[in-house]
Amino acid sequence: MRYARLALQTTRGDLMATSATVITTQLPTYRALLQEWENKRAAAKGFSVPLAELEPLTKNASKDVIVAFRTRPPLPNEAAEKFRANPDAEKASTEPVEFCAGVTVASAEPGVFVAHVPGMKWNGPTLAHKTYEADLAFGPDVTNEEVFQRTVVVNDLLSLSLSGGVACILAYGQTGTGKTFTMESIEHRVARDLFNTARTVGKRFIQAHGTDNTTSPELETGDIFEFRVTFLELLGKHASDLLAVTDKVDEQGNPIRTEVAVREDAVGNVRPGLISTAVRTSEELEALINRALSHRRTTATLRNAKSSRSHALLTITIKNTLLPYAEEGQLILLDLAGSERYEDSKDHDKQRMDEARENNKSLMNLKECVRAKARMAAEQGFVHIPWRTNKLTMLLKPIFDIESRQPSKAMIIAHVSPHIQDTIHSTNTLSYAAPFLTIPPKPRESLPYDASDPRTWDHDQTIEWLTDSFTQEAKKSQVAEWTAKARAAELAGHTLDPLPDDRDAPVDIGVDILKICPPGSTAKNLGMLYTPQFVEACLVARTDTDGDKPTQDEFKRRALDVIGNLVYLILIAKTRKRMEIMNNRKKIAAAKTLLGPVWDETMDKAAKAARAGDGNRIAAFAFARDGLLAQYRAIKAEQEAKEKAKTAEEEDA
Ligand SMILES: Nc1ncnc2c1ncn2[C@@H]1O[C@H](COP(=O)(O)OP(=O)(O)OP(=O)(O)O)[C@@H](O)[C@H]1O
Repeated sequence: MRYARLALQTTRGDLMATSATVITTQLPTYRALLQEWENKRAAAKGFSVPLAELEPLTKNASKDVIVAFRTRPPLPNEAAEKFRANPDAEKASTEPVEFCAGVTVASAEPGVFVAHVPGMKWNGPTLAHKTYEADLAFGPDVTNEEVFQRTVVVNDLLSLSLSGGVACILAYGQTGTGKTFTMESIEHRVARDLFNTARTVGKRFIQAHGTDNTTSPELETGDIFEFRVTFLELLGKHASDLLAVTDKVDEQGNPIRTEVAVREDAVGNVRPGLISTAVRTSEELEALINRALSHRRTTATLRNAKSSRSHALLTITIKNTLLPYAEEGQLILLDLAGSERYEDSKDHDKQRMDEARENNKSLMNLKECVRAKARMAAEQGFVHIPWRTNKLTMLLKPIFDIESRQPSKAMIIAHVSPHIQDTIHSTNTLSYAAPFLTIPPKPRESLPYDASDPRTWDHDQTIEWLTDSFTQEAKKSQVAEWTAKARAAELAGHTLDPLPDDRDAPVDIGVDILKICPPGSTAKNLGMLYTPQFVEACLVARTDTDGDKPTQDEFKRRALDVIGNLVYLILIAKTRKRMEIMNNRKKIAAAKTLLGPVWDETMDKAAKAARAGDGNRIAAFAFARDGLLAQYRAIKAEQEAKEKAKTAEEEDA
């Protein structure tokens, strides 16, 4: 039976051959093939947790990159418009124009999208079915509210940015698939929730800090955060400020905006000179978003009458006024330009084609960076992230820079069209985002103790380091206090007795270290806390509950110094490890080339032996590798000695 034949493997050649014209004229056949596939399909399960029972931070808590797929319902008359856009098809068919699905999805977590790929073989149309997995799958009936709850709320992204972290949501997909629909809704929902969440977090923070809140009404209401907003548009290579007012327009009536430079400054920050507006309420943020969105440059393309050809980056920077030294949190909402194919942009003018080319370059680079970030979190190793290659990824430095000490999470929502005519785009989009899906890291065996690497310290070693650090801080305060008194005394014509130089004298550190680092906790766990969380833990662990000696501010400074030093040590250790890995990789590559098949044979043997026995696999591999590297060094030394002898002989001759 002709309809029963399904093409299991569809090559790119097949796809290209199956033009929109062919698909449209063969719709009844494709619909029948699809029906046949649906009849055989097992019933799909939906979300395991209903919307009303969702709680923050469940499954994806340990993931740095979360992938979601979304498709929208077909729009009224859209199928007919797609058909009409294709005059050949219109002539060739007498069928009424009806929608035919290009993707099938059961909304779930984790979820699966099946793309139906139409093809054409010598004996008729074929339909292949490609499966793509994501952390979250949203079908056409899922509302924007549910998307917000299952992405932003469940992953606690607002709290992350209120705690000094960086949360980033990116909408990716073909033009007209619903990116702006999703992002604008998220932007407005963020505007609605951010200030309430901030007040709740603020009140909790004040409670933990025991701040005297009678002095300031802001503190009473939990208003301890300052919010600033910027809105940048990246069109091709050109960045501009969506909040800057301009009355100049080009020939097509598009506003001409002053270009904003995107580059790293002397200290490594990427801070384009944008207008940064302070906002204090949902209404102010809402108004600002509306203003910027109305400025967003939009021009008609083949696909969507109001298509946006630019990336739009809304950044909300959040400062905790009670912790002026801590990093500022960031919430980045990025509506990416439509991922147009060359075929779709070639009817445009040169400027538009250049923009499309530039957009594609930036999207490819973004893919490399997100993939590397996802791999790094999953493998807990070192992976190079090429974020400096492109303006778009430079703007996302806080989430890609591995030397940044801010925790970060990226949520990518990939959008696909529901129509079979767009399947080629949909498979591009789904295969762009699917590799970001990683399995959360497995707990690893603990590393051997290294005094300079806090990640290797056990509980006792961490307690010892914390006690020592707080003691140093207390002594620093004593010296500072004495210096201030000595200066005052000098002004008054006295001389103060020198501070006794007793380095080992006990000092009251004013904090119960075991409360900061309870049994089971180690320096590695503390290093993963956000700075405000660590300070909060220290304040809870204060032994001087009146908080007058040292003062609250002085105590917070000490806590900040301690966590700063700990994170610095971790950063240095990571950098050292990275250099070691890079050097080792180079050495291993050279050894592999020199030893040829011996390398693989020896490593295979080690793997088999490790599988057969119950020894430590990593140690067995390391042992085999070190043996091979020793062989490599011996051969190299022998080669060098021979070379030297030969040169000496030649010189003698
Ligand atoms: N989930 C949805 N439910 C109903 N309508 C939707 C949905 N998603 C998108 N739409 C509608 O589809 C159309 C295209 O959506 P949108 O403009 O958001 O696409 P886009 O991907 O941002 O396109 P572009 O890249 O061209 O900006 C709009 O009319 C929008 O209202």
